[in-house]
Amino acid sequence: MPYNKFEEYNMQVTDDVKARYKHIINDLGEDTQREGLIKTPERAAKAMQFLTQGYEQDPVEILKGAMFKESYNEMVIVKDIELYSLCEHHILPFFGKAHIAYIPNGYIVGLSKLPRIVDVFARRLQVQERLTEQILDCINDTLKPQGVAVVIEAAHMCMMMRGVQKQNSTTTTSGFRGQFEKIETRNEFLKLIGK
Ligand SMILES: Nc1nc2c(ncn2[C@@H]2O[C@H](COP(=O)(O)OP(=O)(O)OP(=O)(O)O)[C@@H](O)[C@H]2O)c(=O)[nH]1
Ligand SMILES: [Zn+2]
Repeated sequence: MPYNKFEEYNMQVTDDVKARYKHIINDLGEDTQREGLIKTPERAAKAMQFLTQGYEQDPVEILKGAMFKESYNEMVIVKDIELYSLCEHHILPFFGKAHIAYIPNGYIVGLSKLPRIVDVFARRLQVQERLTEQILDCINDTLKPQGVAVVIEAAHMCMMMRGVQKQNSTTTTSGFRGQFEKIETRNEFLKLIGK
């Protein structure tokens, strides 16, 4: 599904989700016929399709599309990759940053592909732990580097706007494979991302 300036949505899905949103808005006590809300079910249906487009994208294909043979075998880090996801328990946003590092093993990957795979996995109903592991495993299994590390720091709206209502807590998750399982390599990475 190409989402760009000329966004294209699946019309059948849009119609189905739109009809359901109309019911939800009604059930919540609003008037779906008032001016400001007339187009809201359709807008919300499109917004939700945008936010869950990751189900239709193939992260392995994205990575494989830009793998280049290179002898460079030091750590490569892309840090502060902003991410927006949806918590699968409340369908409320969680958002923050991902930091990714890998040590090549004959192949490097186009740098932009790392944020792209973050988006593929973030644009689904998620928990932060699984998001971290899916990014980690995808890079590890596809690029087969000497090591890979992923750290995600995020704030969860379901803990801020409702529930425990804690405005300043952030959640950090991490995963390490290969060389990053060694404490010195892991520490070098954490130092370089300022942790
Ligand atoms: N581990 C984990 N938990 C999450 C994530 N996003 C939301 N949650 C938690 O999912 C849990 C769901 O717990 P429940 O007790 O079933 O739901 P709830 O009654 O709405 O819980 P409260 O949020 O405490 O009001 C909550 O503790 C949320 O904080 C996530 O990414 N990872
Ligand atoms: Zn939640």
